[in-house]
Parts: sequence; structure tokens; C-alpha cells
Amino acid sequence: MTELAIETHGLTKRFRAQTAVDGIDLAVPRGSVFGFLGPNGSGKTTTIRMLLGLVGATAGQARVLGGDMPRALHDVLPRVGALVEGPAFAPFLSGAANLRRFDAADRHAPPATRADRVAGALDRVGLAHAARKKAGAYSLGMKQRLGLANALLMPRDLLVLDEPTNGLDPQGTREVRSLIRSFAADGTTVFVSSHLLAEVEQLCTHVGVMSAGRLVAQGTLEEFRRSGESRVEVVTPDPGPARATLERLGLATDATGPAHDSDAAASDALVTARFTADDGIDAGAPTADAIVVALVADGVRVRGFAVRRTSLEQRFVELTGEGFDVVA
Ligand SMILES: Nc1ncnc2c1ncn2[C@@H]1O[C@H](COP(=O)(O)OP(=O)(O)OP(=O)(O)O)[C@@H](O)[C@H]1O
Repeated sequence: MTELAIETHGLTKRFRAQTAVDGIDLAVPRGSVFGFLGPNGSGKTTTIRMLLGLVGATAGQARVLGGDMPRALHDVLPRVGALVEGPAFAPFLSGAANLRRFDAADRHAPPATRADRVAGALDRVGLAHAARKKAGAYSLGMKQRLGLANALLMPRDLLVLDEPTNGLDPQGTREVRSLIRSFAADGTTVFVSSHLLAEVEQLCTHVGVMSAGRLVAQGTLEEFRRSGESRVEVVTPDPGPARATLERLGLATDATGPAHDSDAAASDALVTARFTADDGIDAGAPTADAIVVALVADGVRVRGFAVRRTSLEQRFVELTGEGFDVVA
């Protein structure tokens, strides 16, 4: 069995002159909660539609749960729960009746256990109390939860959720996020698209970043945090020797500026340098400790020392060239 729940190579979708998805290589590990992040219009929904066989790819390959799509569609789809652009619920039927209809349309779902499945799914998403209420009278959050219940009628190995918290109020958002966490805790792989950085940060183990149809980065959230550039800051009255030491260690220094620190003496300067490894992971790069030792050994009077990391937000802006909506 492959380790990847979703794997694409050169996956591409063109609409006439426009390339909506431009040769992406996705690798979504099994058991991960993979945040598919990107600004509006960056190609997330189109990618999801290709993965689910809702639209054909112009070029490239996609494997979902080990099956080549769309050839293996009928084997794969029963194991995938999806929430894409809100399912069309009949407004005059109750939540439970809507789910019974969807369940009845699934030829893999045994009719004898339908009532249990529907009750179980409603319970799972916290809608048991509203099972008999008409879906048209549901709030947006309840409709979204009904959509999730629909995705959960059968046991799933993979959930694909397109912007599941879009349009929800803060309470609904919290509920849907906590549901997603509970799916992941059961071992289901979750592939969730979002344009909210904070959401991905709170929910996901892995992240892929889309920008204008391209996958500009992917990896674990932790790798992501580390991939941003950091800076070392040295407050010292000896900026010249400090720069010389940093450069000898292979760090690229910036122009020396005045020290802003309120404790800094008038004679202190701030020397900064680009720094890529504050944990020694980058082989050959000096650690923060080694930098301090070298400065002191060279006779530099170190009055302040800090490593400042690029925030995730700055990192995404660097990658996509766009500001993210950072509202949680
Ligand atoms: N059926 C279509 N015909 C023509 N262009 C399309 C079609 N579907 C999507 N596009 C275009 O492809 C690009 C990517 O759209 P897509 O919906 O995949 O982005 P997205 O990242 O999901 O954005 P959003 O967060 O707004 O949903 C957009 O420029 C969109 O206008």
C-alpha cells in the first residue's frame, strides 16, 4: 500500500487561454491533515474537482488512495468523503431525510443499516437534535455540518473538504474545526482547502501552498516554519569586528544600524545577518550558540543577541506575493 493518500504529477487544468492549475506535484501522506492553502482563485477548487473526477485534467496524473484517477474512480470514490461547494440538500426535507436520500443513492450502502448510518452521522456532527427539522431551516453552520454528515455516512479513508468553514460564524467555525480534528484522530486522512492561514496553522500537520495555479511549497507545518528566513541580531559597540566574525562564519550581514533596544547604550549598534539554521539542521551552518561563542572569542562585546524568525504569515506572503486573510 502506498504511503500517500493523494499523489499528483504535473497535474494541469486549462480553461481556454487560462491555466487554472499548472503542473502540480502533490504528495499527501496517509494520516495527515493536509492544508491546501492559497488565495482566492489560485486553483484549489479546480484541483479538488480533478482529484474527485468531477472535471478532467488537461495533463498530468493523479492517484487517490493508490488508484489512478479517473480510471479507478468507482473503486476509490466509495472510500472518499467529500464536501465540495456544499451538496444540494432538498430544503423541504428534514436533515435525516436528506441523508437517507444520499445514502440510498450510494450502491455500496446496505439499505438494512441505513437508519443507523444516518442517525450515527447526524450524531457525529452534533445534529441529532435537529434530525427532523427541515434542511431549509438550518443555519449555514448546520448545513455545513449536514454536508459533513453526508461525507461520513460510510467509513472513509480520506476526506476532501473544500473551504469547510467558509461563511460560518465563529461558533460554527470552531465546531467544524473540532469535527475535522476528531476525524483526523480516528486516522482518516483529511485534505482541506482554505484561504485562512490561521486555520491551517491550527488544524493541519502538513501544508501545500498554491499561488496562481502553481504549488509553490509543500511539507510538514514544522518544515514550513523552518523554511522561512531568520535573522540574527547582535547589539554591540563593536559593529566592525562583529560583522567580520559573522561573515567568517558564512552569514550574509545587512547594513549596520542603530540599536533600538531601550537598554542599549548610545555607542551600541545593531548588526544583523541572514541566518538559516537555528537548530543546526542545515549541515554546516553555525548554530546560534556557536555564533555567540565565536563573537565572544573574537573579542566582540555582545550586549544583546537574538534570533528572529520570519512569521508564517511573512513566509506565505513571500511565497504567493499576496497578503493573506489572517482572521482566525
Ligand atoms: N469552469 C471554469 N471555466 C473557466 N475558468 C474557470 C472555471 N473554473 C475555475 N476557473 C478559473 O480558474 C482559476 C482557479 O479557480 P479555482 O476556483 O480553482 O480557485 P480557488 O483557489 O479554489 O479559489 P477560491 O478560493 O476563490 O475558490 C480562477 O481564475 C477561475 O476563474
